Amino acid sequence: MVLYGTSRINERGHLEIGGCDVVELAEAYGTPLMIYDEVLIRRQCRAFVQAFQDKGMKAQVAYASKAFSSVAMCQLIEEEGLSLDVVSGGELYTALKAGFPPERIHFHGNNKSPEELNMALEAGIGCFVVDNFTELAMLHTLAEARKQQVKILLRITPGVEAHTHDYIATGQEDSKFGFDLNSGQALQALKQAVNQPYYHVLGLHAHIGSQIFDTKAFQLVIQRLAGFVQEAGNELGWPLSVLNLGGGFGIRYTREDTPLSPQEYVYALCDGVKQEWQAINQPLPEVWIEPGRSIVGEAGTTVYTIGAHKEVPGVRQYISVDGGMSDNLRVALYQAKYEACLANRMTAERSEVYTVAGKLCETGDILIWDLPLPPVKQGDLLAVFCTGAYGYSMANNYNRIPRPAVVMTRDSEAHLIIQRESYEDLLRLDVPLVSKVTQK
Ligand SMILES: Cc1ncc(COP(=O)(O)O)c(C=O)c1O
Ligand SMILES: N[C@@H](CCCC[NH3+])C(=O)O
Repeated sequence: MVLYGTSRINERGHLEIGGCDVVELAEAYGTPLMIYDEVLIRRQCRAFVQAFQDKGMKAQVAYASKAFSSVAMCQLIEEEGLSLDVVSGGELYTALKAGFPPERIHFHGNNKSPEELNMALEAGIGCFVVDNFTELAMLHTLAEARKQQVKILLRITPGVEAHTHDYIATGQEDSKFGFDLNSGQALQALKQAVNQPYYHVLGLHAHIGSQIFDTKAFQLVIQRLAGFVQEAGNELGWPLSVLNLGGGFGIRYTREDTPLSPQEYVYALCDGVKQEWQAINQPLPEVWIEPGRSIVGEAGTTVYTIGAHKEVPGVRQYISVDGGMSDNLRVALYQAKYEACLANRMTAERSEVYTVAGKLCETGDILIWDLPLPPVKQGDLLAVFCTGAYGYSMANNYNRIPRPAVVMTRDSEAHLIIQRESYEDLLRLDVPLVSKVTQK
């Protein structure tokens, strides 16, 4: 079994994260419970920043808050000195309420509304990543009405296919994101943008997908963008000061996954940019990245209480837990794979094989197929590792299941950072029926 960050097995044979006994956390906060290892999150932030420093490269590391956004998380990112990438008014609002410095916020998204753009203009955010021609025209009109200069990056679709699940690949030509490079859209957008008086075009952005294990696709993107910069430079005499290469760095969900370290990803990006920019004889741009999953993914663990057991004779044994696709949609959506253990009996021999089902009313609500575990009893605690990215952030209330509580642990202390949703919370927005049926 892979133990991440500060996790260990303590003297009682229990899983411990950040010095806190997970069994005690489950008693104190209930289950399902999400536990974040604060030390591991900070370690990842620092590793990315340090790697750019090692290479002497001007850089910005922006945490992609879509992976997990909350007030406390934004505050931690601010303390670590990173920038923040948001993709909606809601993520922006969370960051602003957390006191995150607006000038370090980058705004993404393929369909930002006028209200969202105005909110970001009003806040004075650092940069907009403009995704399409509709936004290019609309943002400028809004900026002009406010007589406000805005910094932008253009999101480019480089035509590079990342080796990952189809639903999380974004760099291919047929994508809803960005200005396509091959068809000439990107050049057309750039020409338009540099001629708009309220735009300051900082540079280009490309994000090819998520959970990527090697650097080949990134190298190809850098090459394509260098070619574009040369072409655009010749035509427009346009200096590029920022090259944002997105996020997408992989993590180890299971033993089969073999991601690189933050350092290895960053070194490869820096070397690639240096080499390609030398070849086109242009001054080096700042390199920006936007990791999400690789900052929070391995730091998150979800703890469930095991309930029902069912055997399909000769086929499999199901055990059901008190959450499921309401707190982790990734298995149903991407056939994602996870590893797990019994947090209250870490050293017991794993002599059985179970399929872990959620409690939602869907056949596809399975969290893990064929998981070796010790013989389980009702009330045992199942800890699923590596749920820190796109778990809580994609949580939902299907079957009116309240979303879990979230704690962060460090130095043997746990801090609640998101309260468990209550049934009252579920009804907060409901409005009773105004009946038109007359009583007989
Ligand atoms: C534009 C953009 N930047 C950054 C990210 C973060 O990706 P990851 O969490 O894989 O690092 C994403 C998500 O894939 C994205 O779409
Ligand atoms: N939510 C996805 C990744 C999408 C990233 C956003 N572009 C996941 O869980 O893997």
